[in-house]
Amino acid sequence: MKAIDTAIPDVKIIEPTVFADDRGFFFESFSKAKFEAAIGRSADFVQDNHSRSGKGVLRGLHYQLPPHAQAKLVRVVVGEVYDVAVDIRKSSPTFGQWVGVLLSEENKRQLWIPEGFAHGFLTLSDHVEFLYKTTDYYAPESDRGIRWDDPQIAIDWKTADVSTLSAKDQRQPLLADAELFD
Ligand SMILES: Cc1cn([C@H]2C[C@H](O)[C@@H](COP(=O)(O)OP(=O)(O)O[C@H]3O[C@H](C)C(=O)[C@H](O)[C@H]3O)O2)c(=O)[nH]c1=O
Repeated sequence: MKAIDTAIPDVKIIEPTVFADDRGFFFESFSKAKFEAAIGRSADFVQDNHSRSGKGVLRGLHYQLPPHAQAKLVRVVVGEVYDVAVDIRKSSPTFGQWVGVLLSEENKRQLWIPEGFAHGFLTLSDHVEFLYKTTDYYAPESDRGIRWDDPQIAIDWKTADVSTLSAKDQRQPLLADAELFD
């Protein structure tokens, strides 16, 4: 596997080594030692998550505040999404900037999103199965969000239609009004 830099240094695309043969394919979807060497830091995941969505579903932008901040390693095993991470560390030189990556069943790419980033994705296919690992447990009291269409962040969702948002995501605050990371 290899790590590919994005426009925000701490956010990395992880591309697995896929072994294809006449049966299909095999790849290591996660190997702690190889992953930590590729990102240059430790990552102790404690929780795996799995969500299913139809087309046009936008989940996000979400994060957990310290002391329950979560780093995430996300991937798609069915379908395709446009996956976005937003730097919400006020002291960061890339504060308020975002990166977007196509993650799909076909490209098998993963995205490493460290603590201090809001995360969300928009589904591009009729059926999406989204899997991810987190470095802290779910802590509802620390769960926060930011509006997916905040004009200050100005994410280009690739003109894909957003047809379904949770009630929570319909009322997320703007970046300017959100509790952020120092
Ligand atoms: C995140 C989470 C949720 N839940 C429960 C809480 C709700 O009753 C239900 C659905 O939760 P929610 O609507 O927050 O699910 P998503 O909108 O997919 O949230 C996720 O979406 C974006 C893409 C993220 O990066 C986060 O990991 C996560 O916030 O699952 C749990 O029991 N454990 C959990 O870890």
